[in-house]
Amino acid sequence: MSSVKNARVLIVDDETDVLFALKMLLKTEVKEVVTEKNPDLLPGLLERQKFDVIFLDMNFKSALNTGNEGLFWLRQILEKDKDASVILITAYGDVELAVKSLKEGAADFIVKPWRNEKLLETLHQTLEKRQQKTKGSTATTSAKKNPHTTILGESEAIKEVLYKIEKIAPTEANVLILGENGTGKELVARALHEKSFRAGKPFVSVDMGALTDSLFESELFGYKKGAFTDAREDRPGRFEAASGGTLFLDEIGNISPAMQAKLLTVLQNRQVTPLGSNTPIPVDIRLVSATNEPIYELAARSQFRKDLIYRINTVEITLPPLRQRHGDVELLARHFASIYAQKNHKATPDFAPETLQKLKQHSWPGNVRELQHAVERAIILAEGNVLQPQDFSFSAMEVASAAPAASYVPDTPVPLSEIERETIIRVLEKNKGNISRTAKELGLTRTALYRRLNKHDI
Ligand SMILES: Nc1ncnc2c1ncn2[C@@H]1O[C@H](COP(=O)(O)OP(=O)(O)OP(=O)(O)O)[C@@H](O)[C@H]1O
Repeated sequence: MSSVKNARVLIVDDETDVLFALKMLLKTEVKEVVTEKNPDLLPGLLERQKFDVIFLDMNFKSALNTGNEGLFWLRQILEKDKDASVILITAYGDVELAVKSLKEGAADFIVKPWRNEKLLETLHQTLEKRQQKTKGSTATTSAKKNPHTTILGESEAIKEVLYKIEKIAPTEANVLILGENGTGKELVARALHEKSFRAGKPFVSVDMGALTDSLFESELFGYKKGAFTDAREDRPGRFEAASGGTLFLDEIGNISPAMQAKLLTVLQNRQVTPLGSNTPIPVDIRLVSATNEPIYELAARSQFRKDLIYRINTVEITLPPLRQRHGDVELLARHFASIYAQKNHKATPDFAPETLQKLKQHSWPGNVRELQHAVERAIILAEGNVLQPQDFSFSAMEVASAAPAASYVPDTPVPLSEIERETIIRVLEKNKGNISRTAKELGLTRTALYRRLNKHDI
């Protein structure tokens, strides 16, 4: 493929063996391969050279093995070039993190140890997508971005959700989607867009939980060249990027009072003013928001503005946790089994009756996303073509966060350090691995939290 032959590839990994192996593999495939062992040198490197694809390690040994340093560098790269195509190299078991990275804008990921064939296929697909993008097909309808957008479920709760989507989608109503992590809120947001009159226009998703107060305005409202030191060119904000389409504000319950006030003003005035500009731009978006926070409780405690809730919740859709719809577990498990079997070049497996029993009994604190990853793991590891109960082992983190939060007092005292460990795991899981938010919630500094992560080997 000509786009591959002309491609310039950068590989950033602190393992010399990985750099060497990848360079050997790719140097006959692409035009240029540059390798870099030290991620600190990335910004300078990206200033000097443009790359078509960047392979980025998620687990630099020099820092803590939480994967956050990989996410950190991914964000840095995308901040410099929002269209950069980054393929992440993750260790087996880090699939959760890889999926998070995809949400943050990574193009794809490969799992170590990789098969060369699979790696080349990923490279080809990424370059192909990149080429299509630069050819001008910029409408990011979810069907193009994610082929797995069908909302599955036969439970009454899901039927009710589907009914609401059909009714609400063709209107201009602002929709607030409520539900725990992994219950399908983003999927519902995309479905609302696809079934709306705005379907041919962009669907722009913003993770509000990841925005700091200082980034909020530049990210959402955009900026003019020279508005601040790093503003080297005009950049439209997400409101403008979503013009004519749908703006999805995910994790809206996590924003500070200052951000709430700014967002409310924009929604009231229906215009945004980019930083460094005096000219407001009219806003033409359909707003869909989502949160896993108990937003009404936050409002009752004056931590979330009621007037902002009224702006964003013309209609509400609540997604029930998977543990309240065990009837959907088998359907979803079979669906994911078929997808991941195909992805891994295997025949679609069956489920032993005891396996289905085990899956139905699990409490799924991570909801559908946890089930999806559990099935993916099982498919990769399973020996035969019938998935057995032992192919599904739930990690300590899943089990810890599944434990009831009630004040249960055990007969034999639990060591304090064990309680500390479990609390950290639970809060980390709740905040989806976000160190800053976890530290804040636990009343620790980031450094103190990192020390404890190390101490408890989390
Ligand atoms: N009913 C469903 N049918 C098929 N797939 C589903 C369903 N619900 C969720 N999924 C899948 O589960 C994964 C998690 O869903 P999604 O990202 O929409 O959840 P979320 O509630 O937005 O999570 P978070 O709060 O963590 O952002 C996605 O891969 C999604 O496609």
